[in-house]
Amino acid sequence: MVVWTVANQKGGVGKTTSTVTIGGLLAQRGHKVLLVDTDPHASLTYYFGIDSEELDNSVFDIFIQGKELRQEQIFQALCPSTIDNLDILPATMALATLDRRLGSQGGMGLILKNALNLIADEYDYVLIDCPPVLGVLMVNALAACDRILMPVQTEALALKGLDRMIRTLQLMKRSQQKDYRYTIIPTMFDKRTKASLEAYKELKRLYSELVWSSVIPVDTKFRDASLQQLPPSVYAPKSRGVFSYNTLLTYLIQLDG
Ligand SMILES: Nc1ncnc2c1ncn2[C@@H]1O[C@H](COP(=O)(O)OP(=O)(O)OP(=O)(O)O)[C@@H](O)[C@H]1O
Repeated sequence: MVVWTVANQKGGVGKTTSTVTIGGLLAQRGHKVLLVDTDPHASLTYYFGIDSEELDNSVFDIFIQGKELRQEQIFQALCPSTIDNLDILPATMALATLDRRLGSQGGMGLILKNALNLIADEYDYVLIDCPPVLGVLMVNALAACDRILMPVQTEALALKGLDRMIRTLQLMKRSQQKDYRYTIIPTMFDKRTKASLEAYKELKRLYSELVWSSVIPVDTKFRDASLQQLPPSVYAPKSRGVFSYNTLLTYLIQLDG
């Protein structure tokens, strides 16, 4: 099982879109895929038409169970999506209270990693959609993954958010003793604008080979797909945005298997 966490401390950069699109593509390639929503805003959960306020079990219960967690409790929280091979571990707003509840307890950073280990035989790939805030949830999502996928909107302000995220990883590397591997994904690239071109050049200058060598273009089909509650790869398989994510996915599989 390969685990990828999609993270950036800036909001609106394409985290949920990347999670859903890559997840959809993997499922369509025949892999068993789990998408985990760790954002209290539950955007990924709502993306698939799951009403997070109606849920009896969710990621929240997994964190509350902590060390006592059993495999069947995870199965109870899983929701199938409308797509074959694609399941969702949904979020609820209660996740926003976790920092207060768990913040000071030892070992709380490995709850999600341990939970995924319990279901490692069930899935080929797990993608974790992270909140844009550094807290218990992000620490867990980072600890659980083999690679961090960092979508960055190709505009000047977004690069500042990336800088914050990378400094966070450097701090965590020391406290968690984990060498995080990450790939920066330039998103919402608009080749007609100077802002996009400049931002891409700056990304390459600052982070060189850590930046994926291509870009995800601006594509209105992503918004349309979310309105239809379908992964873009299902809603608009021939769109240029999906084409780019497919190329990215092939590259990531080469890196991590
Ligand atoms: N390549 C793209 N082209 C056009 N629109 C896009 C693209 N990627 C994402 N979007 C749109 O931008 C908006 C923000 O994207 P998304 O929700 O994926 O960001 P996010 O980083 O998950 O945000 P948050 O931190 O608030 O959860 C959405 O409306 C989405 O449809």
